[in-house]
Amino acid sequence: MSLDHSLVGVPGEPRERSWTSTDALLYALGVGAGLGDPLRELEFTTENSEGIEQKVLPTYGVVIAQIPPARSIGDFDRAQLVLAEQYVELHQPLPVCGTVFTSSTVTGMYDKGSGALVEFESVAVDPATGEPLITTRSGMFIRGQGGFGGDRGTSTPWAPPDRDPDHTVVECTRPEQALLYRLSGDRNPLHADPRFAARGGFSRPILHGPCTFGFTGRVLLHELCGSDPARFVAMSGRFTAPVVPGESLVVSIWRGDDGAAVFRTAKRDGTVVIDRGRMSYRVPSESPASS
Ligand SMILES: C/C=C/C(=O)SCCNC(=O)CCNC(=O)[C@H](O)C(C)(C)COP(=O)(O)OP(=O)(O)OC[C@H]1O[C@@H](n2cnc3c(N)ncnc32)[C@H](O)[C@@H]1OP(=O)(O)O
Repeated sequence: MSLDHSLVGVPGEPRERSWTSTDALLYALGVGAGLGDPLRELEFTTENSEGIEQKVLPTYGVVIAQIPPARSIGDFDRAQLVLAEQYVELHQPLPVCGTVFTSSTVTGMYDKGSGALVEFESVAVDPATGEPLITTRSGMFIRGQGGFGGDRGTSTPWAPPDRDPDHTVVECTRPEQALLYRLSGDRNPLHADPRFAARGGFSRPILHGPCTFGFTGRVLLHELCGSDPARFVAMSGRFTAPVVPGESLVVSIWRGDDGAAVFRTAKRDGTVVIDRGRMSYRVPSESPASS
């Protein structure tokens, strides 16, 4: 196969993307908000509950800042493409509705042997001020397309802390989860069409990586940020195995110092689906001692 290496480092033209309050609510349902207990996350799932102001889940930033590359990155079977890595950083909390201009750059193309790893960075800015709102980085793995003689990139081992996690939370995805999540914009048939999924070597359509990331991000938001999106700074992880809609996700979190934590997401049988998880968040300052 041929990857178009001339794309590396060349920023794409900014593209406009707008979202509405309804889009944000639909995304929240797509990543499991309200599942199990519809009264628990009303600030993310409703816009008109008495005394509750609508808020936006921080991982919606992944969707808002996602734009297709300006040119094709190469000629290969799209059924072999999987999301391998995701990073999202919010420079400000996401408004309930808005518009951004996003430019995306291919930052690297690596020969990983079993596949090619193509990395992207996107920056979404407020068109009125030019201020950055969201930065994302992602890695796409094109299976079976390594061995083209390119740079292998860096390789760093990872292991979770050698102690019990500080938090363990189980989230259940629904069998139709991917059908709901795709309505937020990612219509890749890998997540819905059994024939397309079979071409990619999967016995069933698999869940969108950003959906698994969003389920995990909700858990991190509630456990580490007191459910306050203004305290969410950045989150990243590496996708290590596919999730089939309907499977449960077990999120393990180890708190570090100064608003840092690491996490891992696994299935109930122990198969890790996101590793190398890192989260940074704002720790509320101590309230002044009363005199
Ligand atoms: C468009 C689609 C969107 C989606 O949402 S798809 C759903 C979400 N994504 C997934 O479900 C993907 C789950 N992950 C996997 O299936 C596998 O995991 C991979 C296919 C990505 C890789 O598996 P393998 O081919 O067996 O790779 P290896 O032999 O373990 O490693 C070969 C080299 O590749 C690096 N690598 C492996 N996984 C990743 C990853 N996820 N992100 C970045 N790099 C990866 C390793 O480190 C090593 O390279 P070094 O020898 O240089 O260290």
